[in-house]
Amino acid sequence: MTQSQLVVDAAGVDLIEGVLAGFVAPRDLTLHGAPAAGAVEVRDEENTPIACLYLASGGVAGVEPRRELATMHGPAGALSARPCAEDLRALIAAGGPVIALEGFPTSKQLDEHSDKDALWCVTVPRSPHRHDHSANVARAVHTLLANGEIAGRLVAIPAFDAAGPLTVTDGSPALPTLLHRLGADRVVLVGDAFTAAVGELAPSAILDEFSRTRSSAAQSGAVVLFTGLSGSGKSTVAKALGAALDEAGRKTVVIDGDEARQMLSAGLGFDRESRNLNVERIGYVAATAASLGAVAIMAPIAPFESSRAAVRARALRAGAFVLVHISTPLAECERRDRKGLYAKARAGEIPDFTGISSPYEPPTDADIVIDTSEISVDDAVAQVWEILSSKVQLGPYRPAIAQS
Ligand SMILES: Nc1ncnc2c1ncn2[C@@H]1O[C@H](COP(=O)(O)OS(=O)(=O)O)[C@@H](OP(=O)(O)O)[C@H]1O
Ligand SMILES: Nc1ncnc2c1ncn2[C@@H]1O[C@H](COP(=O)(O)OP(=O)(O)O)[C@@H](O)[C@H]1O
Repeated sequence: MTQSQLVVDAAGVDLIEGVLAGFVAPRDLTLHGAPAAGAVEVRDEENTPIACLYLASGGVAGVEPRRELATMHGPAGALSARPCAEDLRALIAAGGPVIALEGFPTSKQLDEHSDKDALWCVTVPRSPHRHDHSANVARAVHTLLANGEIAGRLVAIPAFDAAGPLTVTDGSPALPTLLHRLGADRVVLVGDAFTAAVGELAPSAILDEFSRTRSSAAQSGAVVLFTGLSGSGKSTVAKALGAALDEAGRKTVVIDGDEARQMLSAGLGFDRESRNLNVERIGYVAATAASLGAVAIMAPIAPFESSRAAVRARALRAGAFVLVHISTPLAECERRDRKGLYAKARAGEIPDFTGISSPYEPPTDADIVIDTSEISVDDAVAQVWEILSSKVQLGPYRPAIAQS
């Protein structure tokens, strides 16, 4: 039997934990780029073997642990799926009400469900920076329990939201699904109508956490991925957007395709595999910056759907994501030919040149499509700003001084 290896990030480790704990079925896993059958050894980022996955008929048939997995580090404190599942099974079997907190509860809901045997359950994501308020919900309910304002127990359950090579096929399972899998037949959903019920909020712990959520949303980061042919205008618009964001007081970084190739991706070529690696590397840096609250703008050609999807998945774990397709037609890019590369590519001096001798897969999932042969740089920036401001908090667009 062949045995290949796969390295997963911390969220991937959590997912393996989730399978071993019974929250996630092995068949619900998708292992990207894996062989159809055989065994795959899964390692963590420190290269320690953590589990072995057995594959059959293109799916995961079984998971065997290799060692005690690392403790999870959710914002609500150390949290590990297997001990959590053990506790939860026993608590559920004891028969108290099981309450799935899907958002901030109202006073009425708190009163209604307060019970000494109540289990207040909430999923806690690995990254505290993503757009998810559940860590704040957990903190608020924890405070109310600690102050004796409500009765019961708080159970924090990890959110299985890995986005790397190992994922849950249909996306992160919902909290009620996780609770059903551990034996809860009847789950009360609470907090899903939060916005409509703002007026009913009374406990100060809830209000404190709500305002904290609002201010952390203001600082949440984003990745903006510009994709398009060489000479389409990606760098020009990306840099102008960066300048406008700087002036609006936003922490911003612009990672241009050409620049990344000088250092981050030095030595890589332009075959499909190298381009994908290049784009994913830039995406990794951008997502890291976004996780710290910055708006990270990247502007590689990114001609292939697969690496754009990988960047999107990683970015969404850190904050918001915007895909901008700079669709300027090839004829116009070639007319501009700022660097004389199209002429060389036409003359056969540059192999694998995008649009000439290497394909560009136009995105079907772009948030916005901009043809710079039809609109000005300022208008292009204003359009991207509008989309971005629907995802992270920004003021109104004002062209940067350098641009006006
Ligand atoms: N074969 C080939 N195809 C396309 N582009 C080429 C090639 N060789 C060199 N260049 C120059 O490299 C820049 C594109 O690099 P990227 O890192 O953005 O490309 S990719 O995303 O990895 O496909 C691109 O820069 P931009 O013009 O800024 O897009 C070109 O200047
Ligand atoms: N509306 C526009 N938006 C962006 N670039 C434009 C526009 N009109 C003309 N250009 C020119 O097109 C060229 C685009 O180059 P660049 O931004 O480096 O493209 P890319 O990064 O996609 O290779 C620049 O010389 C820029 O001045």
